[in-house]
Amino acid sequence: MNACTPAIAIDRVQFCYGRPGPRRRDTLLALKDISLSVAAGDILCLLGPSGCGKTTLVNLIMGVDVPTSGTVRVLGEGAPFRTARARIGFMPQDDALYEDVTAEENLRFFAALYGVKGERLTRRMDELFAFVRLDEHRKKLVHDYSGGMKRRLSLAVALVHEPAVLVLDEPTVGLDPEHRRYIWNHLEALAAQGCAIVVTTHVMDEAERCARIAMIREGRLIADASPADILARTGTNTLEDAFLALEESESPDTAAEPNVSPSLGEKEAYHD
Ligand SMILES: Nc1ncnc2c1ncn2[C@@H]1O[C@H](COP(=O)(O)OP(=O)(O)OP(=O)(O)O)[C@@H](O)[C@H]1O
Repeated sequence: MNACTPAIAIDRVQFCYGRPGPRRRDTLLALKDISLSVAAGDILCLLGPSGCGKTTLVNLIMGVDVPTSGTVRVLGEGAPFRTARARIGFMPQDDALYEDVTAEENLRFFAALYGVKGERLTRRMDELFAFVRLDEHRKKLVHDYSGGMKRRLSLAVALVHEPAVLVLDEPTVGLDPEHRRYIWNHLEALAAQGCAIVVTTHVMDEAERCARIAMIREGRLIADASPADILARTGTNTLEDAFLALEESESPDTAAEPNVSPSLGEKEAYHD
């Protein structure tokens, strides 16, 4: 991967659940002609209502699924990202933790999967438990953790191997406002160090913190720009209103070409 290659490059991706066949109702085109790129140091927020396709896109970035058409490349590599996978940190929507062991044992287990050991492991454990503010709860069973504590431990797991790409699916669900703010601040610091970050959310307020938002509606990209640009271009004051305005302009009744999506690297790709 050379310096100009984006950390994540998604080009004209479609994804269909189910097998295409005569019974069209057995299939669902969940992603429609999506093109996006994320450079090292970028934080991209995938924003859209429940069911719009955010997790489906995350699954493609993680190599869990492969696109029906189009390409996804991570750190210069095509799916299934055999080499790049070790440099991606992932926080799934549902915490994937072992409940019947301690937080420390969880972190140690996931660290081992990435070959983090010895002094580096001790350092990472200390850093991460301090960062997610669980230091005094390291020896507790995860079973006895609250939902917010599990979210924070999941974030520590995603970061244990100091990934170059971080993919976070609804990372702040269940967190109180103070922890939410604290974690966002840390994500910004990680990006400043060169990490490429993708975060999904359906909370419009949170998306405002991102330098760049990809708004998705029914599997289609309807905007890929900064919050300020999106507000300016739609003449609205809130992202929620902007989303509604873009949704309106994209609806089949009003949009001339509803299927057109931004091409790779295009910054202001939504329709006027
Ligand atoms: N395994 C699956 N099989 C068939 N359809 C699926 C599957 N997973 C998701 N879908 C459908 O694909 C569409 C996109 O779902 P997806 O989970 O990507 O949305 P989302 O934006 O992540 O939603 P949420 O914010 O609720 O997590 C939805 O219509 C959903 O019902």
